[in-house]
Amino acid sequence: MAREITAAWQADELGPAKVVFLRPMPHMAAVVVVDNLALGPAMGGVRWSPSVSVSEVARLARAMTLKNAAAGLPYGGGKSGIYLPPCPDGESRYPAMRAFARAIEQLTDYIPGPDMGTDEGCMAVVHDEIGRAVGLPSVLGGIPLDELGATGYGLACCAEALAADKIIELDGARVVVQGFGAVGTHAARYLAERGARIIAVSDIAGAVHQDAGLDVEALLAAKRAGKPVAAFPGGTARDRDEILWQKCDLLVPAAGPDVFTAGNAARVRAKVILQGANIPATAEAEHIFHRRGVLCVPDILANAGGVICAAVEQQGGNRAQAFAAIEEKIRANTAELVDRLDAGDVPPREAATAMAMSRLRAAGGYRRRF
Ligand SMILES: NC(=O)c1ccc[n+]([C@@H]2O[C@H](COP(=O)([O-])OP(=O)(O)OC[C@H]3O[C@@H](n4cnc5c(N)ncnc54)[C@H](O)[C@@H]3O)[C@@H](O)[C@H]2O)c1
Repeated sequence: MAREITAAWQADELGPAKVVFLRPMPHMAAVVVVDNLALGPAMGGVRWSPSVSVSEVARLARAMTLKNAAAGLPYGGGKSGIYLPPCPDGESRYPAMRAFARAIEQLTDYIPGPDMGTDEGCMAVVHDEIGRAVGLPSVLGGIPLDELGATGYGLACCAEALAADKIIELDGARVVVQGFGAVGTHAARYLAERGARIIAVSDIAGAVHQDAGLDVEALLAAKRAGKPVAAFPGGTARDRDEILWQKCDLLVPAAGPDVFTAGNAARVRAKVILQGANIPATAEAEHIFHRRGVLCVPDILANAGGVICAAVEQQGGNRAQAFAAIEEKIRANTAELVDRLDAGDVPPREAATAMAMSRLRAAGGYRRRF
């Protein structure tokens, strides 16, 4: 890991403020990146994966700095990674999560939340240990953002704002969703509720396609019964990554990072990409999309629903307030992005980053340390 720090990324004017390596238990390594604290304590998820790297955590922490700023939240950006094999059974993760919580107890400027491989239950045990975590189960006063689909709802609000600006027609829009977890399932559900046709969906094991539109509720029921999407009888099974190159109006990557690269971005035949996942495309891929006229709404705007929900929870708000805040902030930010793109030939990432940076600089002006 140490070798990668010097090789893969460098500090810049924004951060990181801290990179902390932890060994919470024997055979368990973790890293926390507190990227920037100009707006407040760093809020960001805990990613549990055997393949997460320090540079990935650092890039995700930066994405959180920009995302929280773009959403107008009083939080800085951070992220953490736990290097362990996947642990599918919820409660069997809890001893490791408790050890992780104790290891970050003194890192009081980092507020953990759920991310890939962790969930509300994991955050409940972290909160039990150190009194600090967001994305808690409702029984503890939390707003269960994954269960309710806060991020998927935000993606649908983003699509609605694009439809209001006549960039897409949502009614009958052909939608492809990569990844059918907390983000992908709810994105599919909320988009289908708005008249879109979900024509293809994938999970780690495969994909399913149905040109007339998949029955999303039936697909969700099959998922709840433990079935992979490729086994869904209401469509045709496809190779997992084949659906990424499917012609469609909206493509929602909602799985891992760096799916789209310089090597494959030209194969995408979507009109619009909504980044449900964090950093699903490399910078080169995003430039290719821009050159080809594919509008790619960056993660820091499109998938902010989860952290907006977490922020409302942290401030004692309820579910209705969280969903109202998601709708208001994501629709306004999407409209501002479109205005900025109309005003000049800048790539969407640049425009979205400029929106976040203006808020970060304004906040930094009030802080002694920035
Ligand atoms: N949960 C949130 O609220 C939230 C908020 C913002 C961003 N994100 C980002 O969204 C992404 C997904 O998060 P999640 O919470 O839905 O995770 P999750 O673990 O609930 O679901 C991930 C899904 O992706 C599938 N998957 C994994 N690799 C795949 C591949 N190569 N091809 C197709 N499917 C694949 C898995 O089978 C699973 O269905 C991550 O990048 C995460 O950082 C999540």
